[in-house]
Amino acid sequence: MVVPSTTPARQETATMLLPPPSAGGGAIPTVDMSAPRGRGALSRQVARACAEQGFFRAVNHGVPPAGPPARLDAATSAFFALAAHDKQRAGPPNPLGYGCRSIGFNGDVGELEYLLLHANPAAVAHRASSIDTNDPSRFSSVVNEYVEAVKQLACDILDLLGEGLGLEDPRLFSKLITETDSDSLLRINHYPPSCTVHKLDHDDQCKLKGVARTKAGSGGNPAAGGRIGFGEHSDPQLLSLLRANDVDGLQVLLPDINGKDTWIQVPADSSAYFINVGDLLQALTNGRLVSVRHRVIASACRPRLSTIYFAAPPLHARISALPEMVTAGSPPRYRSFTWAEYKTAMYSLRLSHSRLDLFHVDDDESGNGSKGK
Ligand SMILES: C=C1C[C@]23C[C@@]1(O)CC[C@H]2[C@@]12CC[C@H](O)[C@@](C)(C(=O)O1)[C@H]2[C@@H]3C(=O)O
Ligand SMILES: O=C(O)CCC(=O)C(=O)O
Ligand SMILES: [Fe+2]
Repeated sequence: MVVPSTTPARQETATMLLPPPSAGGGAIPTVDMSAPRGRGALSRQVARACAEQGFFRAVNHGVPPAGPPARLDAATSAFFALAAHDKQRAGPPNPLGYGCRSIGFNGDVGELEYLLLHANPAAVAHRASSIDTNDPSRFSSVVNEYVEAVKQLACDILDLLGEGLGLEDPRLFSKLITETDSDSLLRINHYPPSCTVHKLDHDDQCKLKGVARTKAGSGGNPAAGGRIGFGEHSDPQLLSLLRANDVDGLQVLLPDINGKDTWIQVPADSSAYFINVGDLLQALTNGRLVSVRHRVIASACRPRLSTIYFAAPPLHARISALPEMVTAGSPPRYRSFTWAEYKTAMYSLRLSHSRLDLFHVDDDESGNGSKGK
């Protein structure tokens, strides 16, 4: 069984720069998915990382970089290279589609443009006609083959988690995302290089004026002064699988040895998948697994291209703590809700809101007032 997660009162400190992965990776666990020490050890390692950090780097994951990932990168890079008015055909995001700078419906902005797609093939085909007007079926097949590959990896990880947590049905998590009406999403984020922001302004590619900068006292690193590419948040779904090019920017909020929350810079590794626990897994495991807060700070002189698969259940799926996760000493933390109910709440909230708190059994009436709103 994995180490139970505790959530001590946390304070933030400045961003900590970690050595590159080859030098050990610091606080970020690396999991070799080829299971060199056997499946039992692998499942315990995955469960431990998801309980302690809610985040890990998966290597030897079985998705060949030159295959579906390379083909998707080529297709999405070609889209982002189009003129602004051509890209706008696939927008505005409702919430799906092409978006530029604006994130969600409640005033969040970041220094990026993106494509947000429903992962189901029919939805991809529908969207493809406004994304690749020359060859929409080619775009659809590139997206679909990527989704199939990454969904398989998501299922492998969820099954390992089920085993590592000692669930009665270890496949329970993966079954949620293989339902035909699963609500999983694919997001492709394109962060323009910091040093060409003025050129972008001039070209009116995507209005990047009044850029948000990280500030001292708000969890940022005053020394770095980077611009916010994608603001602090947790992912609402079950599990997110992120792959990016070799440009840094992703940071995760993890407690240091004194329990103080610290922004950890995640060194880029284009051959790896970065896996993070979402709010739904935290709720299903009654807080045993933690939904990690993360953000992207834009400071590089090269564009960052990231692709994230958000593994989600069907809208009607009911989320409540699994019986194995509830004990006399660990009573249910969250009230039961459907994914549809959770989505309605999340779309009414700002990006940084700790929305799971709204479903906390003690917090039903009060909401979370203090964070992000
Ligand atoms: C501000 C928002 C954007 C978001 C929906 C929300 O109201 C709050 C959660 C946000 C988030 C974060 C993770 C994913 O990127 C995302 C697609 C998701 O499911 O939740 C985004 C939403 C979005 O961009 O539509
Ligand atoms: O683009 C990235 O690297 C991360 C973005 C992210 O966290 C998200 O889209 O939810
Ligand atoms: Fe995210």
